[in-house]
Amino acid sequence: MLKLKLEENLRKQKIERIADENFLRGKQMFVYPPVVKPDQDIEVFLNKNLSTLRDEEDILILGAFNDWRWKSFTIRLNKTDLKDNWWSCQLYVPIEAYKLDFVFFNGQSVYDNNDQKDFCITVDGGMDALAFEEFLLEEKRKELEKLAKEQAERERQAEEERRIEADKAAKEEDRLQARLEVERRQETVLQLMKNAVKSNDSVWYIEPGEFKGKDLVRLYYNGSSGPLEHAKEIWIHGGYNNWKDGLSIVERLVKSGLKGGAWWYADVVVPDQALVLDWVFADGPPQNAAVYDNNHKLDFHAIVPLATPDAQYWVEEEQLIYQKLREERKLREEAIRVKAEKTARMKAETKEKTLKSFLLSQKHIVFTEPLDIQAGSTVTVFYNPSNTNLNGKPEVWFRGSFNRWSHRNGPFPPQRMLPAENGTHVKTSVKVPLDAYMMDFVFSESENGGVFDNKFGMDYHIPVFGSIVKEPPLHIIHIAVEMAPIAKVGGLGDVVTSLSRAVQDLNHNVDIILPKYDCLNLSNVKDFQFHKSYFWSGTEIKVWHGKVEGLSVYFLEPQNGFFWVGCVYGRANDAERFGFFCHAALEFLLQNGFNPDIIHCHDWSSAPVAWLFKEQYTHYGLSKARAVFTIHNLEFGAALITRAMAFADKATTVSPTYSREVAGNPAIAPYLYKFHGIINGIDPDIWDPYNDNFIPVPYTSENVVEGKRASKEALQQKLGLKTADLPLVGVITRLTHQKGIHLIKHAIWRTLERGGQVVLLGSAPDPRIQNDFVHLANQLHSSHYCDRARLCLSYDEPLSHLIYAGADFILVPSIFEPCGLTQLTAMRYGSIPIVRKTGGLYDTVFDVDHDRDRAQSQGLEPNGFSFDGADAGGVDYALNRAISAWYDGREWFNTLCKTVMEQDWSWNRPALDYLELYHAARKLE
Ligand SMILES: Nc1ncnc2c1ncn2[C@@H]1O[C@H](COP(=O)(O)OP(=O)(O)O[C@H]2O[C@H](CO)[C@@H](O)[C@H](O)[C@H]2O)[C@@H](O)[C@H]1O
Repeated sequence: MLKLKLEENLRKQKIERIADENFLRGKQMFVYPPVVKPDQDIEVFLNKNLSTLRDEEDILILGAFNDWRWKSFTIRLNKTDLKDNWWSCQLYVPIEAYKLDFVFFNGQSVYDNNDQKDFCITVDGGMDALAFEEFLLEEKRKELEKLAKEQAERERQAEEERRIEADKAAKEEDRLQARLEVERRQETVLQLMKNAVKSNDSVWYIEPGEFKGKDLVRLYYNGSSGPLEHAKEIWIHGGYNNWKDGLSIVERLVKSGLKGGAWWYADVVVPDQALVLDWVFADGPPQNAAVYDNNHKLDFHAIVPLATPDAQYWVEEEQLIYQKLREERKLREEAIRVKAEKTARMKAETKEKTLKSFLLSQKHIVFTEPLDIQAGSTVTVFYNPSNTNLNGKPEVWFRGSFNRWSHRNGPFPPQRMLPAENGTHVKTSVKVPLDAYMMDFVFSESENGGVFDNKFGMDYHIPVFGSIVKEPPLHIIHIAVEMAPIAKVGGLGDVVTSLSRAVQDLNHNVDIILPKYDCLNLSNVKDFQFHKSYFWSGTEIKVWHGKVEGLSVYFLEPQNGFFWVGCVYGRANDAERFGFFCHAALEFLLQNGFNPDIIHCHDWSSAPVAWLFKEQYTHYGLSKARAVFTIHNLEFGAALITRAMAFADKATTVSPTYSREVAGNPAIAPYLYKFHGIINGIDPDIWDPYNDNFIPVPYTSENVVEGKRASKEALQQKLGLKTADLPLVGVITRLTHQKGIHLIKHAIWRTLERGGQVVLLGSAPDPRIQNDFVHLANQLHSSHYCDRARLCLSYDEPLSHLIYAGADFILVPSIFEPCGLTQLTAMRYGSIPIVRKTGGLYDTVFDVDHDRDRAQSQGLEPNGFSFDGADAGGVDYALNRAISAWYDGREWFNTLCKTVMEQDWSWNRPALDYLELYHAARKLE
């Protein structure tokens, strides 16, 4: 007690001394204790006489910590008993504080803010500003985590409510169905009872004549009255109440010796609840009888004379039916749920595996440890200059930042990289902040720069997981004339849809602008509705909006009838029609205040977008946007493509090899600096043998053999081919020169010679080629090959699914192929591609005999058969090896099917490349 008092006095004396000193020096404020530490109570003193608040009645302190960012406070000061009019208040300094900032005021609008500088006191021995920054981020992360949990809980509850509602509706539906079913049964039994008799004297009778449920009766049958006249044995197969429980009475009859030996009998217990007995006679027990007497297909029915029709019976019956329906529904829903979960899991696993292998695939140049970068962690970056333009430089400097160079801390200071233990790479470590979603970096030869390795202008970017900040979405608008499945002519339509879906899946915003053809398949458009009308070039253009495969699509319908011609392509004025569409689309964007980051156009048909945009629209609104142009096929519209190449900010084609093949083309050569080959992917949901309504048995790589066998049989049956286990070669293609028509024809004959089956699905825009194939089809279908060859010369999406699944091989002998999607789809369905080594076919198919190393360098196993040359010998070389492999090593072949199914040819990887390209385009002036 005494000690406390002493301490209190000591404190008082110290404060008095400090107050005096301050007053003498004219300083109006001090704190006690003078050295402020975190997690401590302090007292703040203000001398009213020295303050601008000298005439005010009330004095309050208004402050916060750490540059006004942490725990603000307002506290009233009280007059102390110190001399010279000192006022004070107590204040707690939190543990996170490195600085205290405050002003005084009168509770209203008169302030003492230290001559506008605010008061500021440093807190000693705690966090520094940087550590506090980290702390704040960590707090935000916790907050987000909490919010995410709450959100998940809300969603769970909503889902639960939805489930309860759905369950209620399902129960009602089942109840109704049970009632209808029981009414139907009641009706039939009543009808049977009405018609049933006690006996049919010359054929059968029952003793005793009066009986009821549970009684033992003897049923007599005149064996010579019907088809069992010569039977050695006679059996009764019976049930009750119109076979309600199926077969429930089975007895062997014995000869009675009565009436000349024609009569047989069996003792039967009448089932409880039976109103009517139903039966037939046969010459053996069930499953072992050949001859039946089923009363001319009506069966025999006998009334149960003493049965008391019980109202309760039908009530119970209805309940039983209801329970059965519920049970069936539960099983069905459970199966759907399990399947959906498995689908989602497989998809996520594939995605993760692909990202990992992508990160590892750059290992000879750059990689990180750990491979998955987590926000808030420290990573080591390894770099091998001997594989880049920094080869031989004495030093390598690492320069980088986060969030596509937009991080609040700016780029970090260049770091000199040090030799790594592995002897090839140099390394450095980087602290990744909690608010980073992407790590960006380049390498240079010296601290000040000099020669850079910036990945050919794209910079290196590695995604960071667990960031508390989300990547801001890009807005991408595709202007295109094809879109699967509503207006698909070829692969371009597939790519517009599937690339958009993949980019949207990465949390970006995508819209598509498409002509509103009169031949659109509108059944695949959800929420289709009129959006608005606008005028351009003297024409009214109606705009419709709807969702296709989850994508937002605007349909333009110019009232000049340009797209009321029953087809996508094939009119003499196609270029004029699509040119009009491109211009109208840009006008639509402008008039409606769209401000996209990227406008993406495709092939000659929407090529005009590139120059119309650059010449006419970048200056009026739309200035943020960059134009990206993708070539799916250089064969058509060379002039338009050349012009678009000149104007586009970035251009791509659909595989690296094709990009090299066309590099010398005059349309491309001048623009190689902005031209990139990015391989196409396929949509893993649209093409998914585990969830495909067009094939009989769902399958994954685990049951590929069983799944494909079922599909092959279904395909053979559907097309009237011999149902047999033969090697089946499928071809799915537009029949044009590009696709190697002479090679396809040759391969058909060769496959048949080798005992295989061939299914071709294709249609030719050129009537001469179509006729040629009709002729070939007639020839084949009327030859001895008719049960092994089928040419379907039409466009048929459902059939294409069954062929991808049912074929062993998919043949793609294209003369040139920018990418090719059919070989990718084939692999998704476990079919082995046989391809000509060109364009994207070369990039995606690795020959089992020749390309092991090339495959391995991409982290893949070989996956098919390929050939050079464009003659019969070439195709034979690949086809013969493929068919022989099938005949000679089914085990090996089945493993190959499994391998190709497990390869990821979706957009998981290429969509990232497109995003890099979009970002690179945005960086351009
Ligand atoms: N008769 C028929 N019935 C049903 N479906 C049929 C069919 N004929 C073809 N298909 C389907 O149409 C698509 C064709 O795609 P491709 O990539 O093979 O060729 P296409 O030459 O049209 O595309 C161009 O653009 C794409 C996309 O960039 C490039 O991959 C390609 O190399 C380039 O020539 C596939 O989805 C296929 O299943």
